[in-house]
Amino acid sequence: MASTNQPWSPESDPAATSPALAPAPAPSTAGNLWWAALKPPMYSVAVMPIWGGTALAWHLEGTLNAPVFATFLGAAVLILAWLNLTNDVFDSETGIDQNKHHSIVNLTGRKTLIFGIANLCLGLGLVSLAILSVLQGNFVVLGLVLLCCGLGYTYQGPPFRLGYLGLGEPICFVTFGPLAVAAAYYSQAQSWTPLIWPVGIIIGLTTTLILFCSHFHQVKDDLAAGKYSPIVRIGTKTGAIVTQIMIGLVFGLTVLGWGLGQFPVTVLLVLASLPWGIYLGQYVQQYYDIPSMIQSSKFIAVSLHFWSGLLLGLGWIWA
Ligand SMILES: C/C(=C\COP(=O)(O)OP(=O)(O)O)CCC[C@H](C)CCC[C@H](C)CCCC(C)C
Ligand SMILES: O=C(O)C1=CC(=O)c2ccccc2C1=O
Repeated sequence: MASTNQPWSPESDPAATSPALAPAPAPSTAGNLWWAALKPPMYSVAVMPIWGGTALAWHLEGTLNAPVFATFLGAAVLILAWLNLTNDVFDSETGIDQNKHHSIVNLTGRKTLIFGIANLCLGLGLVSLAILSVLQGNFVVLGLVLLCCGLGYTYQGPPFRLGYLGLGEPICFVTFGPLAVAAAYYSQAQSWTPLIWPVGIIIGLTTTLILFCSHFHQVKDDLAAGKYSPIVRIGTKTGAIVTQIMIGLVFGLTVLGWGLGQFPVTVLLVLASLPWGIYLGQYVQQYYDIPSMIQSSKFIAVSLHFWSGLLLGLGWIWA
């Protein structure tokens, strides 16, 4: 993926004179580049749907199968590693990442090795889920996760590269939301509940916010590489409004679920993450047009996703 990645400087950044909401920019040390390449905080996107689906099953079934939960978590993390490593590999082939210093391929110069490690991660993740499916006597979980991986591949891999058409966000919503939550729920309960939908939609929305916000600062490079992300298509100003609508939907759906008697009152715990939602909404409003500032919106979205997801699961378990 493209990235502007010029070093930040007060002279080149109009927001630097009044950074009311701005996190401090980090200097580009080797350690920071590796941190940005491996992106440990991003792995919460793999954890939350498994956590949410498992917490829902725990609430409805009254039991937790800890080995199944641990196996699914490990597999989800391995699959996310595959997704991110292959993202850098495939992006290195289109040239869109040539300015992205924290691309793992640019950092190591070992594309084939990275591709091998990525596929090993995918293989290990899928084999552990296959063993789980054999032990459980059905292949529902493996089938759902295979579907997620297939859709994830179409986002970035040849010949599809659907992310370049702006289809990444819908794919992200469906896979990290309803599909992953359904798989996690089924792995615990071996049955279905309509509650998978609202839980999946809430987690899918916060995960998609991360991807959506990650595209704000890349409009110029994405356009140059022919990548029509949703932000490229609608513009950053409308993008800020769409971000706020998505945040509103996350909290609105939570309150609606409780108001309609579908969610226990404890699920309103999610509202404790509202400050992150307000912060993100204000931040995109203030900085949508300043690439060096708006790139931090992705990390605010990661915090919103983490806290809302954690509290959502706790809300179900507490009930
Ligand atoms: C790799 C992803 C985004 C990075 O995209 P981009 O190229 O714009 O960014 P860079 O600047 O970092 O290059 C995420 C894409 C998500 C994808 C649309 C859907 C993936 C589905 C997963 C395989 C689902 C895994 C579910 C699991 C938890 C069971
Ligand atoms: O590197 C990124 O920008 C992202 C990586 C990633 O795995 C992910 C997963 C789900 C939603 C968004 C993202 C990213 O933005």
